[in-house]
Amino acid sequence: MPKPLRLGVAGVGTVGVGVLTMLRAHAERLATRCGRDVQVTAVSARDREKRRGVDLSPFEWFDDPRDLARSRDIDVFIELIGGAGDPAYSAVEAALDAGKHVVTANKALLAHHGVALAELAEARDVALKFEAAVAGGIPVVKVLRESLLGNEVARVYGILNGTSNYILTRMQHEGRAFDEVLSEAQAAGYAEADPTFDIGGQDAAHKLAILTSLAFGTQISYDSIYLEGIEQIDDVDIRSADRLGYRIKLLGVAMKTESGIEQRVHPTMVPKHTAIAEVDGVTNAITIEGDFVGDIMLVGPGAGAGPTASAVVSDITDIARGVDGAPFIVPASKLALYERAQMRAHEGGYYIRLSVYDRPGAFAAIARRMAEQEISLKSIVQSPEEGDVAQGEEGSGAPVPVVMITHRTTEAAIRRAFDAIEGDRHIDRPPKMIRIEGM
Ligand SMILES: NC(=O)C1=CN([C@@H]2O[C@H](COP(=O)(O)OP(=O)(O)OC[C@H]3O[C@@H](n4cnc5c(N)ncnc54)[C@H](OP(=O)(O)O)[C@@H]3O)[C@@H](O)[C@H]2O)C=CC1
Ligand SMILES: N[C@@H](CCO)C(=O)O
Repeated sequence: MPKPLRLGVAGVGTVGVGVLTMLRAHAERLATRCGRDVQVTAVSARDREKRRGVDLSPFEWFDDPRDLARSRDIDVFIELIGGAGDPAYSAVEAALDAGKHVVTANKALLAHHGVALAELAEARDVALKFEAAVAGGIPVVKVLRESLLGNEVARVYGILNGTSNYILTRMQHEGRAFDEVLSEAQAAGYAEADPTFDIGGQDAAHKLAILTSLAFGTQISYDSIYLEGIEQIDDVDIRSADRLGYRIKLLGVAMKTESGIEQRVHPTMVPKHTAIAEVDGVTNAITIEGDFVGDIMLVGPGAGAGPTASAVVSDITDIARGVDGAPFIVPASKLALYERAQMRAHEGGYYIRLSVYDRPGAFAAIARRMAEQEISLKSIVQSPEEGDVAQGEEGSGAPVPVVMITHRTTEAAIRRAFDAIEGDRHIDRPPKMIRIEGM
């Protein structure tokens, strides 16, 4: 039998413990399938005394993950620390530089340094693998790297953050408060160390940046992503969307347009009858539109110890079996420059919520401003909601909520209409808008 593959695991938190548990539970099965033993030899974390529910005594302990990365006694460095900066960055760099294969679940690191790290991995002829970095247990990286290679991709989109989907669906189905459900997601190990990355959309954007590169063969361009989180979504929007036949999801979307590639992460209304509208809780879903295959939808657990460990271990088995290739499919030097499509050119339908003073001429003025921008309205509902704004007597002048759904228009037209409506002073707060994604 060939020599065992020796692993050094840096980060023994939610995912690290999941990986150690899975490797131990399936040691024999993995040895048979890989044709060699896969053995953890060393670990690193911050606090050596911390109780973790796994026995770390068989492994050499490193206080500094960079020392583990350079250890002569490992073949693969498994980075499960997190964060785009140090020590994760310098440890991965040290491991690659020392000729070790690297497996990481760290999407922040890849979104910011993925191309440079891929260049280093290619130069040292070692693997840099990151299945767990996108959508937890869903094998979407493998699908893009291998199964769909013959296709030209037009759009890739989906629910890429389990925590925010967990929050939105608990708010939707149980009427629960935002903060309460966020605490639950944190307790379950779904959230990032800094949960503002989940609810602010940055975590989904990190994953989208990686997907865009794999789908379109471009350099990673995290800073080009248009970003909005779910912080501003309240129960009034969730109930309005429901009445109008929609669900609200935090989507990441990357698509080819005439002016470049659009990359955006924002709360999105999706029609209730679509499959993605039914994706609840920590589950993620990704649709890839290929020119020959058509639409492929991958659905599965997007976070948590078990699903993420499954993805990490899949990368380990690839290395053990000698399955390899450039990290981003083509050599890093051959990735095309990313051409950014301007968000103002984005086209689609829009949900708009205005808080309008209930006085003569107000609605007519708003309708006129929309018409000036050639925005055609599919529906308009004046619907006072308890707890949203004060409900006035008819025509009293008190603000009332007005919800509109537009037909397809441009972001630029919507922005111009909003500017004009705000200038008219018929509303008591800035307009609220949620994009509707065509399915
Ligand atoms: N949780 C999830 O569901 C998923 C997470 N990921 C990604 O996996 C990675 C790990 O996430 P997760 O397991 O949840 O994170 P945790 O916070 O649970 O674990 C992080 C681990 O890294 C160690 N660590 C942190 N800082 C340092 C440091 N400066 N030096 C040495 N060790 C350090 C911690 O040590 P100690 O325990 O001693 O504090 C801990 O063991 C992240 O990149 C995350 O984005 C990807 C997919 C899903
Ligand atoms: N915090 C992330 C973990 C998985 O990447 C999420 O909630 O999706």
